[in-house]
Amino acid sequence: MRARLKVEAGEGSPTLFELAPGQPATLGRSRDSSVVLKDDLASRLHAKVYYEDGRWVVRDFGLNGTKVNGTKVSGAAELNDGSVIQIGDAVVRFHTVAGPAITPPPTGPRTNGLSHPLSGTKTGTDHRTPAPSESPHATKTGFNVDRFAGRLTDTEVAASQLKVDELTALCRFMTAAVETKDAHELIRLALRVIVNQTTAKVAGYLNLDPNDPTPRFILPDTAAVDSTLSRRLTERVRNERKTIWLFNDPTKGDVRPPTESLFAYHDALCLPLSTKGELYAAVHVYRTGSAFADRDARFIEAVSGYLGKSLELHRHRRKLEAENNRLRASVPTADELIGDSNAMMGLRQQIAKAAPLPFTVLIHGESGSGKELVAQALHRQSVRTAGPLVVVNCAAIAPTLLEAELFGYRKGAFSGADRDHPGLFEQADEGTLFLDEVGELSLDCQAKLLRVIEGKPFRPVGGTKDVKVDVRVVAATHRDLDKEVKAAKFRQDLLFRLKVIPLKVPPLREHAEDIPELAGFFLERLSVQCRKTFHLKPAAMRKLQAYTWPGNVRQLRAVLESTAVMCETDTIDAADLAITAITEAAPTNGSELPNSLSMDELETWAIRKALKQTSGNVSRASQILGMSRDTLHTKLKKKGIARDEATADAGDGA
Ligand SMILES: Nc1ncnc2c1ncn2[C@@H]1O[C@H](COP(=O)(O)OP(=O)(O)OP(=O)(O)O)[C@@H](O)[C@H]1O
Repeated sequence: MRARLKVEAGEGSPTLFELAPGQPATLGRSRDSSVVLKDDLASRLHAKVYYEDGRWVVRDFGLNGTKVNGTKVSGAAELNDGSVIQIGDAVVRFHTVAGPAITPPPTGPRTNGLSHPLSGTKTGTDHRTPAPSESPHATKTGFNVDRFAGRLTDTEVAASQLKVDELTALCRFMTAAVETKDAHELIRLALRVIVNQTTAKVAGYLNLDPNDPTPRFILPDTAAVDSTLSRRLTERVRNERKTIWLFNDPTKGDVRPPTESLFAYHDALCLPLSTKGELYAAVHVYRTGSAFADRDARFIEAVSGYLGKSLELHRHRRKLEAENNRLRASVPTADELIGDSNAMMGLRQQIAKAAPLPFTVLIHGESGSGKELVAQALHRQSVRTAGPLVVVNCAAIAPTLLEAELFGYRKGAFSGADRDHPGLFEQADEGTLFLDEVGELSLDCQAKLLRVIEGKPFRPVGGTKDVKVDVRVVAATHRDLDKEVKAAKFRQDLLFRLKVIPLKVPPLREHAEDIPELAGFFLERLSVQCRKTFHLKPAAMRKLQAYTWPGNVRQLRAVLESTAVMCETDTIDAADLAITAITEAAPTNGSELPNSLSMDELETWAIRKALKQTSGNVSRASQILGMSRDTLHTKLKKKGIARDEATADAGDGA
């Protein structure tokens, strides 16, 4: 049922206004009114004309009243063809118009998940499925076939689907939401997008979680939250846990009479935000002038939905960060050498002497004995402590790549070099470069390294200019480099340069008195990580101290870690310690080894033994040996040990 309003006297614009069910018209002084009346006796929102229960009605909201056909309206009055509405000096005539409505009202079951406000028994006329005679899609010969079949017509699809600019706005919001670190900023962003895209008058975010200190937000900033957002709508969302779409008539159903906060608006949407079934906020969006279109509602729902998910992620991230900080604060870090034995005290004194000096240091010690910790201590106690400490394991980088890694390369130096790459020396400028396993360097690389250590510039691979850096080199090895020099595998001049200050890190078996302190330290750390409190029984401690630890402190740590993981209780007994197998296989004291074995040969022996015991399983063997899988693989390659060969070879000799 179409109709129109015509301004016949007084100042009102537009002078002709088309009405359609589902699209109410407002009359008043506000510039947002459908018909703006320039009359001093007119209120901002003075009256509203709408279609309800098969008839057109005018409702009076004005301070100075509204007349219909000369009679003052009390509440609302029905309008018939030719009725005259009088507001102040303005005269507006109401006409019904034959034919279908210009804009179809929302009809049929909605698929967008939005509920309508009057979900009780009193369903609003605007939302019901129209009687066939009212259907805007009825044709002279019958009903539109698509509608009859329950499908949406093109017009309806066009009215409800998001269009390109809405989708673009949605995508922009999603992108910005991902980048926004601040939850409050995210909320403001969502409200801004909603207001801009749907020309809503007000958009607000109301926090409903008493445990969350997030304040309320409302756009535009000039509005006051408490006075503007409808408490009644919030309550309905809280109770019904679904979107409430007030859809153009605040006087219907259980919101009658209209709440003050909604008085000035033509339509309102209120959407719940919840996580795991718990409601934590409501988004309010109000509009003047006309009701929200289906598309607007969909858009608001999409933005609110994404806002809800993003806020959930923000909360989750904050929780993780807090947990991370807690763990960081409580986990003891092994950046200090632990142990008060004479051997460790002596080592600490040497570090303190060597650290402030500008000379190169060569640290010698078995694998896992703590050489990297010594290098860290040297850097920390040096004048370069504010500069970088760059660590490189020379054994872990393929010899062909080592030069490029150490000295860098320039774009185009080789295929795949698509940009300049600063080498580790450049990265360590004004700091310390720790070259672990320096004995593994190729002779070529040794020559280049010598030049840099002598203070000469070097040239990156494929470069045309030399680079000079200010780097202190600290090197480490488990090899006997004097022997390597004799075997022509290591340059003597480089060795002289490296061991200006030689430091020796003792193997764990030489400072076994530190085992209780070390074990206590590692168990304390494990207790925090596993949220248990681990203890060692005296028998377990005796077993740890009796063992020879070929993998040194690293192995001690690995054994305690795997024991803690496997242990059913938090009290560790001797039988729980996963060192039985190696204890049986390994020498229990030095005398069981042939006197002629060098450290390198001892290592080879231990690797073969571990592989044999684990039937060639590198992961388990590396655990027994207290070294990483990668390191064990590198060592196997270097020593030319095949896994199956070690398995087959039962011999204990090197
Ligand atoms: N004295 C110590 N106090 C505390 N932790 C130690 C000590 N010595 C070694 N560790 C720990 O043992 C592990 C191995 O130490 P590190 O990497 O320094 O040994 P490494 O001699 O450099 O071994 P590799 O030669 O195989 O690289 C690390 O987890 C380290 O924190």
